[in-house]
Amino acid sequence: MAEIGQVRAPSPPSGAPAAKKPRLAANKGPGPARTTQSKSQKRRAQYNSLPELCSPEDVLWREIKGVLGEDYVDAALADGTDRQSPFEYHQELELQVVAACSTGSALATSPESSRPWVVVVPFSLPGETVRVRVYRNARMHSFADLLEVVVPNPELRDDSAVQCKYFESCGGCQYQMLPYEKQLNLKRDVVVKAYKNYADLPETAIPAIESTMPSPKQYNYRTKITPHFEAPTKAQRVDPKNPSNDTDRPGWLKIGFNLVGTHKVMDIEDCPIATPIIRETLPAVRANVVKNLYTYKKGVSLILRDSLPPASTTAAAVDAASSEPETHVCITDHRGTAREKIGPWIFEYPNSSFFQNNNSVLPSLTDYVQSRIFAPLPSGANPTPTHLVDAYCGAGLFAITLSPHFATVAGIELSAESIRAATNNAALNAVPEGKISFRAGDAADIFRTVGDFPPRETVLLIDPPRKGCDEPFIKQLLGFRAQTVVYVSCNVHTQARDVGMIIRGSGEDGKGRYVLESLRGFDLFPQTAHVESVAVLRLVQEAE
Ligand SMILES: C[S@@+](CC[C@H](N)C(=O)[O-])C[C@H]1O[C@@H](n2cnc3c(N)ncnc32)[C@H](O)[C@@H]1O
Repeated sequence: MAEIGQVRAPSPPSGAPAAKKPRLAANKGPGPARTTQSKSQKRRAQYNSLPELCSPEDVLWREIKGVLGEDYVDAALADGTDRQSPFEYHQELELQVVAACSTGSALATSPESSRPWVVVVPFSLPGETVRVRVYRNARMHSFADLLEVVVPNPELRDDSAVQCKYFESCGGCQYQMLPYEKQLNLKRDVVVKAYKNYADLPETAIPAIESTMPSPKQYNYRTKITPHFEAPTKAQRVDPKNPSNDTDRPGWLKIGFNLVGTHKVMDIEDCPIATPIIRETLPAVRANVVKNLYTYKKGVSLILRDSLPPASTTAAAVDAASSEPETHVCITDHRGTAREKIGPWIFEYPNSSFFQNNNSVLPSLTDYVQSRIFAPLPSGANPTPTHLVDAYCGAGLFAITLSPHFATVAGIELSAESIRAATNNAALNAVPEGKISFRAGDAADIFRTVGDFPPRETVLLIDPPRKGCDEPFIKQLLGFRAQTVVYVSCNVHTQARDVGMIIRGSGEDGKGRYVLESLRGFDLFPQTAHVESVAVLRLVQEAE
């Protein structure tokens, strides 16, 4: 068995001359540098190494291997032809789209190519013929801009569904041309592929993956956007055409999101996936940037957050949140406080700290987690859970919404200001005193403080950032042995990796092993390729 945190090296190339294998470094992730390298040596090492495990490049790479075939790719890696693109920079091609990729782009191949090679194309769908222009060549694949959908796939594409004038330029959305049901199906496939590529578990250990939970709102749902802009350069500051009192937006100023496939900002005046109050407020925020443009010394990331109106007291907050119809405001001050209602619950949190960005789907998410925790088990042998540990708890979303179902709840979170918000939210929602406790710290520290929780009656809920859990956390999780582990994740690839480690790491000491009981994607970001994933693991005692 691989040790926790150990990454398996790629399988050896079949039929490859052994002498050429060391050309590639295994994708073990960032480790301590063994020797001092010059910049160019580092660049070369980076060029030759495989992408870091679970990085977006690695997700793409594994799906490219899926299209080309593992043996073919391994042979090319071994004989050094993996960088020999059959295509020139700026070459125009007509291609067949063969697969959707978890990154949101599509994978295409050319029937006329001199050798099998993948071209990564945005905004196109499996079964389509597309005309593209190559802009970069990489290992066994090229990147291209979409010029035209020559033959659309009528079973998937509906261009009349597109609601944003920036679609196909802005890097924010990938799937507006795809009817919603089909978006949900694609996201289910992302979960399937993630567990196939990263869990390192036998097929029998992966349960049937449920259909993706839809978002009630498919546009106007995003409760936070962060458009950004670059500060004027020296030359722009002295440009007589842009005097500092200019109230018109200079042509060079772009306030918005990144152009697809680049780090360049494109100007965005409206964002139809954002909530109505954010869309209404955006023009004023943009005008304010123009007015104060020459005071900015650095680029700025703005924030627009949908919120219930501020309230001066707890009672006023509860009253305001229960008033119908709700009025909303947009909080643009990074140091402000945002408030929102999720079902009957009210949450307040600092504007610049983490909170989920699609309020409409959160009741389905928390209800689902509750229903899975308390689902009757086939054996009926397990006691009903009484204790909840919410690791990576943020402002207390899961700890508080699930608190009525537990006797004792403990939450931990790195951000001290989120913990202050979580403590305040427990009071705001009248969680009985003494039932819930929050502490600021690294998630792994929680196991030191819940030593008196009975593991067989404890649920451990984890919702880490995109990079997933670290080795010390997983080691302690395995030592603690909560009866149920609910793993909520915004990155299904690191989730699959961690779930694989948990399952393989359990069962070695005869104290029971974890089984993956259920797996379901949630659509927190309609129109985009993003999928949130909820995995439920249950500890099965060997005697059962
Ligand atoms: C995806 S958010 C989830 C928050 C919360 N569960 C929610 O749904 O609102 C991940 C949270 O983990 C916190 N975090 C990041 N690294 C951490 C660590 N090593 N230990 C504890 N919390 C951490 C972040 O500050 C962030 O609030």
